[in-house]
Parts: sequence; C-alpha cells; structure tokens
Amino acid sequence: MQNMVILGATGSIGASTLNVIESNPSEFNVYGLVANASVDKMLALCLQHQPQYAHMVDEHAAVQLKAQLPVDCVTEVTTGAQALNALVTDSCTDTVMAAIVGAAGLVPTFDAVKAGKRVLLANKEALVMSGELFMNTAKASGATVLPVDSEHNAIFQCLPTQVQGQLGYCNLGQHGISHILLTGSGGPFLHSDLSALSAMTPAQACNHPNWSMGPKISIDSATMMNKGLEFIEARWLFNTQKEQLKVVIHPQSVIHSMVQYRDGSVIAQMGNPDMRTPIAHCMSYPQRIHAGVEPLDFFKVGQLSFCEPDFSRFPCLQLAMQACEQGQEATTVLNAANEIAVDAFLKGQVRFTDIADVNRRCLDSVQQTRLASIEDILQLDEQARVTAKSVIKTLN
Ligand SMILES: NC(=O)C1=CN([C@@H]2O[C@H](COP(=O)(O)OP(=O)(O)OC[C@H]3O[C@@H](n4cnc5c(N)ncnc54)[C@H](OP(=O)(O)O)[C@@H]3O)[C@@H](O)[C@H]2O)C=CC1
Ligand SMILES: CC(=O)[C@@H](O)[C@H](O)COP(=O)(O)O
Ligand SMILES: [Mn+2]
Repeated sequence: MQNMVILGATGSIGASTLNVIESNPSEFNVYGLVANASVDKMLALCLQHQPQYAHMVDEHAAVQLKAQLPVDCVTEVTTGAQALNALVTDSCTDTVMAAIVGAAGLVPTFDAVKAGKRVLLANKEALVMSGELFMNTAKASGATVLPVDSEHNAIFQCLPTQVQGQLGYCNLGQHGISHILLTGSGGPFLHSDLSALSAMTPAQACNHPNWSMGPKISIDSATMMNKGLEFIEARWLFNTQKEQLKVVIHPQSVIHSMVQYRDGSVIAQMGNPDMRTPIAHCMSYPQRIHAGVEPLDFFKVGQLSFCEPDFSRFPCLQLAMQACEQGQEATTVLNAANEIAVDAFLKGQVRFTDIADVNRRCLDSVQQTRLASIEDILQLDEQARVTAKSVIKTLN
C-alpha cells in the first residue's frame, strides 16, 4: 500500500489521480490532500477519501474547512509552510503527486525531492524554473522522479529501461537515440486566421480540441507556450542536447511523443487523450494497473497527421526554445512573465497576442545572476513578476 500526498488535489490532475486511486483501492491510500483556497472542493474530497491531512495554503480557507468538517472526521486540517514541508517529508508519505499549477508548486515539490520521495511530476513549471538543481537534488537524495506530463511520460515509456533509471543524467547517444520527438496538438488556434488571434477570448483559448485541463495550461496550449515549457522540461528530464529535441505538431493527440533511434526505428506511445493513463503509469511503475481509460480504437481514430510548428503563429514556442538555450535565468524569467501574462489574459486585462509581447519584453530584460539555491530562483521569479506587471501597464 502506497501512502500518497496529492499537491493540487482540487485541480484537474488531482481529480484524475483520485480517480485512479479509486479504481485501485488496495494499492493506494490517500494520506494527504493539498490545495490553495477551494474549500468546498476540499471538503467534498475529505468526506469521500478521509485523508489523514488536508492542507490549505490559504490560512483563511483552512479555518473555514476546519469549521465545516464533521467533528468525528479523521482528517487534520493544516496550513502554513512548515506544515506543508512536514507533510511532504513525513516518514509515512511514500509518494507525492506534484500537481500544483505554476511556480507555487516549486517549494513543496522540491522539498519532496530533497526528502528522497517518489515524486510524480505534473508541475512542469518547477523544472522550468529549477531544472539543473532539481535533477541534481533528486540524484543526491535518491528520489525517484517520474514524469506525469503526457509527452514526457510517453518519452519515458519509449526509452530503454536503463535510461529510465538515469533521468537527468542519461546519455541518449550512448543508447542509440538520435532524437526525441515532442508532439503537440497546436491547440484551438492551429488553423485560425492570424489576424483573428488578437481578439480571441479566454473561453475560446481554453477550448482545447483534445484535452480537458485547468485554465493556465489550456491557455499555454493555445499559445504553444505549453510546448515551450515542455521543451525545457524534456531538456532536464532527458539531459538532451539542443539538436536532439524536436517539436512535431500532431493535431489528434493520439501519439503522445516518440523516440527516434539511430537505426531508423521510431518508438511511439499512443492512447486516448486521458491523463489517467500517464498518472496510472507513474503510480504503478514498473507494474501496470487499470486506469479506467477507454482502449484506443484505431478505426475510430482513422488518420494521424503531422506538421512543423510555425513560429509566426506561435511566437511563445520560439521564445521558450530561445530561453532554454540561454539558461536557467532566462527560463525562470520567462515562466514568471508568462504566468502573469496568462493571468491578465484570463482576467480580460490584455489581449491573447499580448501574452507573447509581455513574455518577449521580459525575456529581453534577463541579466546573468547566480542561481545557486531555490531562494535565488524565487527571488528572480518575484523580480520578473514585477517587470511583467509593469510591461502590462504600458500596453493599450
Ligand atoms: N491538466 C492536465 O491535463 C495537465 C496538467 N499538467 C500540469 O499539472 C499542473 C496542474 O495542472 P491542472 O491540474 O490543470 O491545474 P488546475 O488549475 O486544474 O489545478 C491547480 C491546482 O493547484 C492548486 N493551487 C493553485 N495555486 C496554488 C498555490 N498558490 N498553492 C497551493 N496550491 C495551489 C489549486 O488549488 P485551489 O483549487 O485551491 O486553487 C488546484 O488544486 C500544472 O503545472 C500543469 O502544467 C501537466 C500535464 C497535463
Ligand atoms: C495533457 C498534457 O500533457 C498537456 O500538456 C497537453 O500536451 C496539452 O496539449 P498541447 O499538445 O496542445 O500542448
Ligand atoms: Mn503535456
């Protein structure tokens, strides 16, 4: 029985994870649930799953949750950074699902890695901000990091077993691998008129053709910043050189990514677009469990198609690839700027096309700094947020 802590329990990945646990009750126990401020959702989850701990980052939300839980409930409600650290590093915690959205997920995820836990990584922003430190820390602590993000999980499944055990420091060339082919759907605006993009609404941008996800990642898919963040994520997980990583647009999201070998073989992982597959894979690795996912029906799929990304339609993808080459300062700044720009777009404060402009202007301001610790990274993240907000003020 694995005791699981779910960071981001009230979100889309949180819900899929709890669904996989429900399908496999003898294998997993819900030990801790973590969210920010969604009291009603957390209350329902506590009543259903009876975790040992329910942690709310928002203190006010913790007080409300405590007041609403029945007195005989087994769940202890906690709040505060120390309690969150205690939960992810608790000797009873076996596995941490890292599914808080954005930079807010970095500290608890990193703490779990430092404590040598089995970490199922959905929170790609944590790696974008701290990739080198994150993977080095995992190696030093003995933590097992397993990629939940559908593409990275697919790549992982297509790699030789030996390489799977060397995440962060594997040498792909030594295993006959020539390229990693990172697939992306192209999002809801793949075929839209370029002149129409500036007027796209948050509802249109969140309307992903294949996946049902939280708002931030949905907007990132529409700008293809998601693929850019995933490019950086892949760079750290699979220790890739620039020329080993290619982005391929595949609108059906049936192939979730591929690994191309020197001898001409290409190994792909496929399945219906349902995050319960990669989540279940990580939860049970190296075994396989039921995920509750419909088997892929090739006769229904019919056709698979592919094309090259167009940077004039998706400037955010190009910015992320550029930042990846520049280094950790650039990827941290770009991630922070993007979080601010996406939030402003979702609130109707900027246009869809402004997201790339804010990101570009923040990336242009990047200076060389020393990022030796998580504290250094968080400080740079904070500065970049201030810059992004001031760039937004100059728009319109
Ligand atoms: N959804 C998907 O299919 C995929 C998601 N991912 C990645 O997984 C992560 C989660 O995505 P998704 O589930 O879609 O996001 P959602 O928006 O659906 O959920 C976000 C979760 O994070 C919590 N949260 C937000 N801010 C904070 C904070 N400051 N402190 C603590 N918790 C916080 C939310 O709590 P509350 O409800 O209280 O606000 C909620 O539980 C992202 O990094 C995303 O890129 C990767 C691949 C696929
Ligand atoms: C499900 C998942 O992993 C998302 O990151 C997904 O990849 C988003 O779709 P795009 O390929 O459109 O970015
Ligand atoms: Mn993905």
